[in-house]
Amino acid sequence: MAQFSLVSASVGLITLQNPPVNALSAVLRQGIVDAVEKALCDPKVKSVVICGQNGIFCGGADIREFGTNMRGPPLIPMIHAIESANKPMVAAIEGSALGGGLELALGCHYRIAHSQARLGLPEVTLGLLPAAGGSQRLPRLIGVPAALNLITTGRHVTAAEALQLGIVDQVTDHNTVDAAVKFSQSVAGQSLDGRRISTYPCPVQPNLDAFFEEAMLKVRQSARGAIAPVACVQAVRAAATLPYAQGMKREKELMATLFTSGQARALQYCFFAQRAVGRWSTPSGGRWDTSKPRPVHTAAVIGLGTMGRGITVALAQTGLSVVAVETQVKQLTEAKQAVSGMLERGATRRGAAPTPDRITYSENIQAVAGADLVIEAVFEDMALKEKVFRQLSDVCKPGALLCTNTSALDIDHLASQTRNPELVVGMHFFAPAHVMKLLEVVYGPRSSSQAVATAMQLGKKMGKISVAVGNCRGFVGNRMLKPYLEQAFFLLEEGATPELVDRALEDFGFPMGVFKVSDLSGLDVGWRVRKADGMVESGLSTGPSARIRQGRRYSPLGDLLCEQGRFGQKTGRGWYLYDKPGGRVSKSDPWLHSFLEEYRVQQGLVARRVDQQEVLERCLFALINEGFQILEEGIAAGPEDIDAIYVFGYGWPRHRGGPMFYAGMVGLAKVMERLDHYHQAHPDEPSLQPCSLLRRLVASGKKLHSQL
Ligand SMILES: CCCCCC/C=C/CC(=O)SCCNC(=O)CCNC(=O)[C@H](O)C(C)(C)COP(=O)(O)OP(=O)(O)OC[C@H]1O[C@@H](n2cnc3c(N)ncnc32)[C@H](O)[C@@H]1OP(=O)(O)O
Repeated sequence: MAQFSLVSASVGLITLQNPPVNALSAVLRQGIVDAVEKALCDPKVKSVVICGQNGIFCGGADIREFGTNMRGPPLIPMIHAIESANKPMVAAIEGSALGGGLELALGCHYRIAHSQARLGLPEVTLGLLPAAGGSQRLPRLIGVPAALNLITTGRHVTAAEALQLGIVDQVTDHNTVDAAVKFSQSVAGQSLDGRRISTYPCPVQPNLDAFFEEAMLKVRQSARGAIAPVACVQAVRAAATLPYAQGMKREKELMATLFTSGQARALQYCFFAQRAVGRWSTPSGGRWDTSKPRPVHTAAVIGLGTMGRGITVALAQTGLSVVAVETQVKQLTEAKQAVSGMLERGATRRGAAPTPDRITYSENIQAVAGADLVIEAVFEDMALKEKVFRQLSDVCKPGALLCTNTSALDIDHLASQTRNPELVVGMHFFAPAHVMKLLEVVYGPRSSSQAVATAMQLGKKMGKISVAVGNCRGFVGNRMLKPYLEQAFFLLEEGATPELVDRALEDFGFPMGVFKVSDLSGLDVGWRVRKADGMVESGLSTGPSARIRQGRRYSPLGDLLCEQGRFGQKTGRGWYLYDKPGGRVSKSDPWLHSFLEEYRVQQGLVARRVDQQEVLERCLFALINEGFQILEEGIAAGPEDIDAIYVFGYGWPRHRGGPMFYAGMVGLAKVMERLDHYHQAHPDEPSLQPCSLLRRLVASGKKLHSQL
């Protein structure tokens, strides 16, 4: 797994061979130890180059080995042996040098990188810290602030940035191994005393205590309960304050607390779940590995409101030709400006040249005639969408894929408006569409597997995490949101405040509680949907029957706020108060608290004390229960699909692995017991009744996730 060869008569070349990413498995580590020993013992070898096969240096430790009984030589002594070598060791970095891969390179005396290479210590994203000396060597090499930034964020840097920071010694556009071999020959025989990073003093950081206090405060705020970023700060502080050997001891202690933590398991699960969703399958037998996507050269977007503009930007950034259609002239003019602005800002952020303008704008739907794929993003109104799909069916060329960005409506019904229902799928983007990572690709009973494959591939090209899901009201994400929101409303009726509910959810790790999100996205959005569903009665009637609609408990609180013109941030008032319409900083609103009190009196409800635990159990377990129902119906192919949707689209804290993984961590029996408990207290709330899949799993003692 690590091949040793002699090149250019005096250079020992060690090639890491563990496809696909040369992860440092036990076998590879043994191979490296053996190859290094061979190189050091061979008198012909004057210098050594370490590289990886297939254009990638090393993707780090083998994550699949974590949680198993790890065998083979440990990384730390292996890297130490490389650093202590008395022959120059040069890392030739192509593709990626990540985690343990970069730590291995930091053990080398020199690092040469290809200009397209990426380097980083992403351990924090897996709930760990760089514990093979990375947290101690990197600050010594590039200074405390830069190392702290890389280690606490896990971000990957380009070769150019790595050169600027001093992580690599040289960047080449040519053959990296050839460059490294030549370089190693040029330094053969020179003293290595100044090249062993572990012997460097850590660059002095002025106002050390204040610097780390501030850093810790920032990290704790953004970590939202994740423990690894905090441990990363502590490890870098050890590098800045302790001799290397003691720093290594501290690194080891900190890693020990992380390595077996539930958060690390959850984050590593997310890593694999993100990749697993690409291997989609549908109940009708469509599969990722047997369905060939159609080529897409030109894509079209219909409707240039907020979503349509974001989708246009996301498509344009992939390099496709885009036809953007908006029938209202004023909206079209505004959209052109907004899209150019977003493209420019995106390019500046990426440090790239602006995407060449390959967008054609039109007021006429006929302009999409040549498109290979069309994404409809008009107002969320079935009659309007039906009309657009009928038009598209007439206008588009044969074989063109027709997609809808609806967030809840029936894909199959839209397909029935067209001549080729097999070419219709949902592409449900999340706002802002050019930023948010998640894409739900929704297949109806008649969607062809080729149509699903095409939408999935386009999503991947746009850099999205695309999840294939079945057709039902709200698909996966929004369908699960409904019982979550419903419980939050019921809790207000029973005595909670928006502040209490939001604090519980934010302490759990969500970036925003449910009421703040509702204010941000606009209370009128849900109001419109509830009106269309016949749930809304204007004004407030009293008595228990006023709060029963369609046979189940219903809270009209959101409707009552909308009737008062309180739509959230856009009107400056919603569940919270804002300093002006469009304001973003929420304040408690005394009016809202009086309103809730009056409402309870009118309805004969007696407020009781609601605690954070009840908020979490009622809101999250109801959402999870819907997830089990979705699995049972085959709307999602597996728990990874649901978890990826929630982590990448709904702010579910990644260190808790997604709702289904979290249910497994809590214990399915406990989730069921609590749901049963709440359902007994609230028999008119069907979302609290454990679904049959959950009951069966608990009865059989089976788990949903093999990792648990
Ligand atoms: C108690 C002390 C113990 C000390 C332990 C020492 C700890 C060291 C810390 C580490 O090194 S942790 C690992 C850090 N590395 C990473 O986080 C990198 C993870 N990988 C990536 O970011 C990407 O895979 C890549 C390397 C940039 C390549 O991206 P690409 O898009 O080309 O391919 P993928 O689809 O992502 O991956 C292909 C395939 O490979 C699997 N894989 C990737 N990296 C690893 C890995 N480090 N270990 C195991 N498997 C890995 C990935 O899962 C894909 O396979 P799948 O079957 O499709 O899931």
